[in-house]
Amino acid sequence: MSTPGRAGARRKTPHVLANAPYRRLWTAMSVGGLGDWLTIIALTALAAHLTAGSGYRTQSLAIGGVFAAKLLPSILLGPLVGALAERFDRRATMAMADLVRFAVVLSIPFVGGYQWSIIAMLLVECASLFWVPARDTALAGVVPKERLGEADRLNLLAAYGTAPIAAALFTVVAAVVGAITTVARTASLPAAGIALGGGALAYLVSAALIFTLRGAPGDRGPQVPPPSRQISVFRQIADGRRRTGGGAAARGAVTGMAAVLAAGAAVVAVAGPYVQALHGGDAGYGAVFCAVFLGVGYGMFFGPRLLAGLSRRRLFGLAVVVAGLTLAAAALIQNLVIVVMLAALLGACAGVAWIIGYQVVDLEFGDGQPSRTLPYLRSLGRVVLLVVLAVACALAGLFGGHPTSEPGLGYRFDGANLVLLVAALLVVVAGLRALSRLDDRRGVPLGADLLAALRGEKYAPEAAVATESRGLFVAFEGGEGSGKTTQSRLLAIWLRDQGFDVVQTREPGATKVGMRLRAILLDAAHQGLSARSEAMLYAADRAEHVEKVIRPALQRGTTVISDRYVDSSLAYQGAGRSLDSGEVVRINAWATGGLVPDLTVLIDVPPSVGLRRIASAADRIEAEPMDFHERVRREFRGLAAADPERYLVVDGTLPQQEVSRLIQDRVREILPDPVPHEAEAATGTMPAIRD
Ligand SMILES: Nc1ncnc2c1ncn2[C@@H]1O[C@H](COP(=O)(O)OP(=O)(O)OP(=O)(O)O)[C@@H](O)[C@H]1O
Ligand SMILES: Cc1cn([C@H]2C[C@H](O)[C@@H](COP(=O)(O)O)O2)c(=O)[nH]c1=O
Repeated sequence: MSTPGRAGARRKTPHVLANAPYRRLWTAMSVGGLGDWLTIIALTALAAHLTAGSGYRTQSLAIGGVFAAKLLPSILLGPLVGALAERFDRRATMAMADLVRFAVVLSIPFVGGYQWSIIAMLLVECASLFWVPARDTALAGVVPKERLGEADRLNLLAAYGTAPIAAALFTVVAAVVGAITTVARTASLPAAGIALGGGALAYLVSAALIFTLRGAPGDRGPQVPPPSRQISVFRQIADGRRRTGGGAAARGAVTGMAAVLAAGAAVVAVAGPYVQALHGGDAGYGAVFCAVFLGVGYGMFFGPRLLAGLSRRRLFGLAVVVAGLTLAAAALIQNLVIVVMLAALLGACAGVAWIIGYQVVDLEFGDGQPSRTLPYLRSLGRVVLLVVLAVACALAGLFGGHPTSEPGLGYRFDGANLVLLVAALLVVVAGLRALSRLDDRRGVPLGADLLAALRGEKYAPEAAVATESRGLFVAFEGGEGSGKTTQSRLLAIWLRDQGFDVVQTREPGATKVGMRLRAILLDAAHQGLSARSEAMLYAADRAEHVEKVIRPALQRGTTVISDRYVDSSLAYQGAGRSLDSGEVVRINAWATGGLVPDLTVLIDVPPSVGLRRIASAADRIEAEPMDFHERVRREFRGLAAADPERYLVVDGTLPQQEVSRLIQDRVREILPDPVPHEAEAATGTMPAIRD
């Protein structure tokens, strides 16, 4: 949302990492994160080594056991330990947890046996359960409340950004060990042992950093609100589902996000045996792991900028579908280099899908608080990971390995390949569903839209280009009382002052027929009107409006400003009345002949504020309950977020002049021949046309 600029008036706030205690804590988190990733990569590789002689099934199950041991404790014991950890000195808790993790990880190469690998993973995770809530409390003590969001993002970087680094380290160690083993003709040294040493060392360094942390209160106070981690994973998920209100967009986004996560988990689950079948060794395993996470980072960073001409929701669906196809290719093309590249592509698709999906879900939450969306998605992610890793390893083990009679020759199809193919199928289905549920450009063919975006353009239906290329079309949208009528009038006055020919119009009711339709639609007496007839009556008013008023004006080169247009139907009839948004898009595309505004100004206000501003008696739609208006608002915001280039979102709670200024700044950018800002004062000279 646009907010007033105060460039120059504000002093630059120092980066949150300039805060020394937080910097130290963040360094400890990063080093600990590195230890976590080194440990899981090394332990799964070790489990594969220790069971190499016991058959494909045992090997797959042992790897699955390590993954399950990593995920189960936080799902089952998270809230319990979270509450317990509150009672202890947070600095001592973190340092002690680090020391326990150090000792356990160090013991693994000495004790040996895959059973101990699994138990050790469990112990390490239990220790981490104490570390995390103590860290959350310490964070609240060292970072001011208003900077916690910024710190949260950096914390995510420490937790997940260290994954590709750990995988790259593991790959290098494995490659060097492999080279030494070949040259010196010694017995194979497992790289996993060295990596575990690295993991243990990382925990020790983290303990030292925490121990010497100054500035964070060491006792149990001050009391902070209970961290979301103290709520069970299942409650977080149920709460998240309730909050997103079962909306089609949120469901499509969550399914797509879960699908790409499952795709990544399927690859990681079977990477060990698969890479071994391709004779890739530990280095190959590390490379696949590293490729997936590098891809995710790339996708998250570049996703928002990718194919700027394509709607973000369409990009989301496409990313999920491509992830599925990539998975299928990885299952069938049995070449290690290609598999690594496909793993990177899969990761990138997952990154793109998560960054866009997060925004969609966040909008459905409607309060713009990452502190609510993140725990929901994190909990959901954990459960999906656990289920997929467990099922994938079990399925791979059950199907087993089917080596060819001549090792290295012929086509081999093992449990790993089956898992990847099954997962591919499910992910493609989820992607297609996401494409259909989230589509915000129905009526515009996906292929043409994508091709235009690849050429760096935005696809516009030919009819629209031919007829609307002269006048500028601006639509105002927003909930009740947001200020659309006020602002569309002020914009018309401003444009006329600058010499533009302007038609200011509105929906419903800008034509003779439209006035009658408006009376039917808004008269509180017509309470029983069905949602479908309502949608069609609005579309009929719009068809009349476009044909009799808007299109002729645009063809004359006149600027058209409309108070409401198609988005109102998507928001009120689609989201508000829960009609299928695709159908609402289709009837409106037909009614308008595909005419899309050059700019849509969304004036965003909470419904409670807008409804309070309305002095007259509530009409049929204004009288709807608050959750109806909340859904309407969410949909408007979602539409704007999906196509930021064509929307201006303005905070309608700002003073009227401020709102006008923001609108004028944006409209000036798209005017064919704007009056320069500096010369504007001299143009406002025609009071006669002010109304
Ligand atoms: N930025 C603002 N701050 C406070 N009040 C405002 C602001 N903008 C408009 N208003 C007032 O709010 C009321 C509703 O404004 P307006 O009619 O422009 O809203 P609207 O979005 O067109 O409403 P509706 O959806 O009911 O047609 C008016 O009394 C107007 O003066
Ligand atoms: C165009 C359009 C409008 N509505 C609703 C939204 C409002 O409640 C009224 C119009 O009243 P206003 O005071 O002129 O803003 O109609 C809708 O539900 N669907 C639409 O397409």
